[in-house]
Amino acid sequence: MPLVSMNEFLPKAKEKKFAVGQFNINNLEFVQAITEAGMEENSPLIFGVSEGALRYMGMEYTVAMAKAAAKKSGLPIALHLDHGSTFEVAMACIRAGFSSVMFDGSHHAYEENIRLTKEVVRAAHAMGVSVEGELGTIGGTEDDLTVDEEAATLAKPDEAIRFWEETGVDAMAIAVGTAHGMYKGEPKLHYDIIEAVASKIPVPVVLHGGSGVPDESIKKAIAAGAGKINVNTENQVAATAAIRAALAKDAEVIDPRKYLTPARSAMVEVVRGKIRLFGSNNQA
Ligand SMILES: O=C(O)C[C@@H](O)[C@H](O)C(=O)COP(=O)(O)O
Ligand SMILES: [Zn+2]
Repeated sequence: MPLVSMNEFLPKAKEKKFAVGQFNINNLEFVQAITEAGMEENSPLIFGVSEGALRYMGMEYTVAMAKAAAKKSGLPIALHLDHGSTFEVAMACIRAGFSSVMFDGSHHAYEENIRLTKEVVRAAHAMGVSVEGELGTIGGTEDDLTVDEEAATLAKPDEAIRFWEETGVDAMAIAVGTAHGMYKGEPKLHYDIIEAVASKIPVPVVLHGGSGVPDESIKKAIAAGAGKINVNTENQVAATAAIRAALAKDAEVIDPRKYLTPARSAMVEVVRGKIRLFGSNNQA
């Protein structure tokens, strides 16, 4: 199957109240692990690619790996730019074969965010590519950018609803109390904000910073209207722990396959668990 737009599966997720996981890819082992878990669980998948990961992997390798995963698995897979910062980077990704993009204008003033997001939506939709927009400031570290969790600002429901009405984005990321990276304490999610927005717009709310959020909180967020949930750090933590253990067990090891195989297996377990928790199993 070719790469697909998120509109192949997000409307169904919204209607049936499950969430599709965006699992960020950082190298081949991430792609393999996420695809393997998706195949085992028969789940739609979103490969998230941050600008930093794109620089690391290279555009051609990124698109080629995602296309190979979609072809091999037969699953509906969207290759999605994560936190795209400019119109230009979004267009470069679309030209190279991405089927979905996020334009993150949350660091701009509200009206400017709407204006810039609208430009991306107009161009992307003309090419059948889905778009995610963002409102509010999500705390923690995303790629190279760190936002103090105290300084993060929650989205205002009336602003989020008007943002959707003006832009027509296919998925609406709003700051509701989650943060990128692992949490120091337990995150306090604002389900009322998710509900207030999701009940008034026809597209799902997106939860960024899905790593380390307790299962019960995830279930409540999905019930309130979260239909796309982003996970990156938990896969990084699991993979790195497996590599550290493999190296500690055998100080002589030099063959990368010897430590990357357990890293990949650890990520399969993480992704399989998230797919089941999000309820996207058997929804491909
Ligand atoms: O940091 C990245 O490279 C990706 C994240 O911003 C992603 O969009 C996300 O929200 C995942 O959050 P995490 O699970 O807390 O890493
Ligand atoms: Zn994010």
